[in-house]
Amino acid sequence: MLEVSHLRKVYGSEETGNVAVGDLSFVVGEKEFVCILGSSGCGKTTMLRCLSGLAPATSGQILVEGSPVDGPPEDLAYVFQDYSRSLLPWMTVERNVSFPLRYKGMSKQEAKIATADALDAVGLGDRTKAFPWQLSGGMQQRVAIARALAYRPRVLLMDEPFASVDAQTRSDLEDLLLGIWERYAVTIVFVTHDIDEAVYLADRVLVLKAPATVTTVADVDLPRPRDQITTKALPEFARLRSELLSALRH
Ligand SMILES: Nc1ncnc2c1ncn2[C@@H]1O[C@H](COP(=O)(O)OP(=O)(O)OP(=O)(O)O)[C@@H](O)[C@H]1O
Repeated sequence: MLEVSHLRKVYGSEETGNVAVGDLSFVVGEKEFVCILGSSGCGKTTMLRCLSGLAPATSGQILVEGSPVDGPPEDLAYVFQDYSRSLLPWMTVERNVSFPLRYKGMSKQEAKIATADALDAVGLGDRTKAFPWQLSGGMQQRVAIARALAYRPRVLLMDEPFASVDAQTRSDLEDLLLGIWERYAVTIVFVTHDIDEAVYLADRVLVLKAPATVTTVADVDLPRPRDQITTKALPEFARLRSELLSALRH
């Protein structure tokens, strides 16, 4: 589904520039949920920008379903950390979700159905006429997720999407995302700083060190469906958490 081989990204020239991604290779399978952990500044956002075609790679190759990425791929959507900057304040919730769909070539009717379906999936079917600034932070991030879902992506890239909300909202959003992932059968690459979040959500966790290179790969074999209380109480959860903590510290 998604293949990254020897990705390298230097901001500026190779000799004097800033190496953000060193040598990154990994494969994400269809419908897999992969979380990426790494210290601040190790190149996670830059990696996502290259995967999404928003930034050109300096060298290496990225394939989405076998096709090289040389611009934003059709079947890919991106959810940013900062929902307050990704939603347009002068558009209603409904318009924020529906406006990118015409660029995908959906008819008005198809866009209407996809928008209503995505807003229902994130539990905001009754707030379609509200403006983003009338909603809480967690609700605004749900609108951003709905916008990505309505686009019917095969691959969803998420950059610390729950970092700016409180702990209770964050765990609610994690569970919402797991439900959506199962329902929409989408492939997810999710960047986070939070080890517990990575283990709770993922099929597999990759740990990066600067400049972005994979140092550790942990398979997460915790049973699904997962639950915030019982999954996190499992001995395997604690084992994975300490394995990843020590990988990050090294
Ligand atoms: N547009 C840019 N021009 C030059 N250097 C950049 C640019 N964007 C990022 N960098 C540099 O690339 C490196 C990786 O940054 P990036 O934002 O990808 O890291 P990150 O792991 O996502 O960080 P964080 O976890 O703090 O968000 C950093 O040294 C950063 O200063």
